[in-house]
Amino acid sequence: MEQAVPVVELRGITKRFPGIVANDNISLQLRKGEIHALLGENGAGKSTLMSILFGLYQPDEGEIYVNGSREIIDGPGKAIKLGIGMVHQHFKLVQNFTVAENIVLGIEPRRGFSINYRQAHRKVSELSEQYGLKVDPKVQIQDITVGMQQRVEILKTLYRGAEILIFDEPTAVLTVQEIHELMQILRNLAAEGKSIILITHKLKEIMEVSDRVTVIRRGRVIDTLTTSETNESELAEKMVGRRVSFQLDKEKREPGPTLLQVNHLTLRGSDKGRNVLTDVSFEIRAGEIYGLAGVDGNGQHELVDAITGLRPIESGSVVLGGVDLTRKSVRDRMSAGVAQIPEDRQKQGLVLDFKVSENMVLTTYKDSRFGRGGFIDEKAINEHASKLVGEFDVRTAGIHVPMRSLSGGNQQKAIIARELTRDPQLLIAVQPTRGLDIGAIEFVHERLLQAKNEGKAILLISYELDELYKMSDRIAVIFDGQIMGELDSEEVDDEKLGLMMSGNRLKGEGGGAA
Ligand SMILES: Nc1ncnc2c1ncn2[C@@H]1O[C@H](COP(=O)(O)OP(=O)(O)OP(=O)(O)O)[C@@H](O)[C@H]1O
Repeated sequence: MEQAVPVVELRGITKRFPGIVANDNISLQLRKGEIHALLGENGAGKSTLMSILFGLYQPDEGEIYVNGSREIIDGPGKAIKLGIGMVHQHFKLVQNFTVAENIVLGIEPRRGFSINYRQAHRKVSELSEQYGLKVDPKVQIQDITVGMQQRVEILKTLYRGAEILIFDEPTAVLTVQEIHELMQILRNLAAEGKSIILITHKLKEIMEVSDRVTVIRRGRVIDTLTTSETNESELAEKMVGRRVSFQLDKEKREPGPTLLQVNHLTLRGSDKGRNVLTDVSFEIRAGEIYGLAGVDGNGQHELVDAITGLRPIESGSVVLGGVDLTRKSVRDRMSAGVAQIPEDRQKQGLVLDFKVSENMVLTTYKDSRFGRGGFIDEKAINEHASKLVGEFDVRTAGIHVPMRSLSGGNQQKAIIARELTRDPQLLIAVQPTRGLDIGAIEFVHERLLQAKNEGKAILLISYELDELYKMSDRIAVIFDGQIMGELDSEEVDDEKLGLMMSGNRLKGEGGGAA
């Protein structure tokens, strides 16, 4: 049978950056109406390849064909003209504009000199309906959820006539329910004839929604497989080049004395109206991982800020190893042994324009081992940075390149390396494996367990229930700034957690029933 011409064909694409070949002779075909997953380790070269297809980078070698004709894609404008749309991980929307205004921005339909918003609304509604996106064109971006904002980004590409849609890790920012809905949207798009490239680290999503999957490792294509003819283990093995164990040896051992005590913590919201945290109390013992489940936005961020000192505590207290931290500064708390793997690494954990080496000592540069009396021992810093890069397998062209040049997953590995090796008493890990490939996830999980076995207290905040089950000794649920209950990892199940996550208290914890 004769194969139809692929909508996109990449032939022998090579892209070099100083010290690294990000794409090494990559060839890939995207068929019309298919969902083609792109799987690869952190730093394998996926984003680079998609940036080339979207015209953000020029390849050093290779050719791109769109619907059979050779194209030079010298910028996003050209890509859009060719019907290629990209849904980025970090949205580019104007917060105080409406959905429709954002979608038509730059190509507004006009009547005379004025913008024809009626027409814009109508077209946005039609597109939203056609693909089952359920977006209201009249609401403002700042009033809608992250999941909805992502749909606005999808609509933006469709409004510009995209036939080929690139999704760069679209589920990393979504809740479980939103992921489910996005999968359906992807299916709808494909059913309507759109062709989709989906970058994701989540094997379950690939198995659920894709037609084919291309695996890349260290810049090269390893294989392109038909999804229905493969499985998660085979994909994992192809991706990292070795067998990956999905099991962890979580030793059952008696935890030590209480390290962290959070007592009756109450925090007011910024508008001074409602509480963002109400009477939150819990303890974490040495050698214990305390998991905190909950839908994003129920007080998790405020709780972390209150423990690390970024937000003043109005009532209640935070005590670590017997020392009251409630009125102490952020830096004093760090010295007292509080470490954090923050959720938004680009804003909180790293300075992207600083070198890798400088980022590796961002929270420890005042230590005497890195210099004394204003003198900075660069050699010691470089040695430390090189050691961490090696030990944690941070893929970088060197320790003197800016952090910005590392792939997202490798930036995350860098923070984890830095914070874990600070030897803290308390480690707060917020979504520590977000954006990491499965090999790296396995590694981070092992290191967290190691930290636990060394007697540290770990607060693990995650939206991935599987991760919480796998890692935690106890799991609590936060809802609307309150702890709904706490369960031993043995007694926990989806149903109990689900009920608590939607605002029901555990029996015996006061209030409603679960
Ligand atoms: N602008 C740049 N300058 C220098 N090096 C770069 C640049 N962009 C990417 N790289 C390097 O190219 C390699 C591939 O990076 P890329 O972002 O494509 O990986 P990725 O597969 O998308 O990774 P992740 O899953 O972690 O997002 C990495 O080693 C990265 O450090």
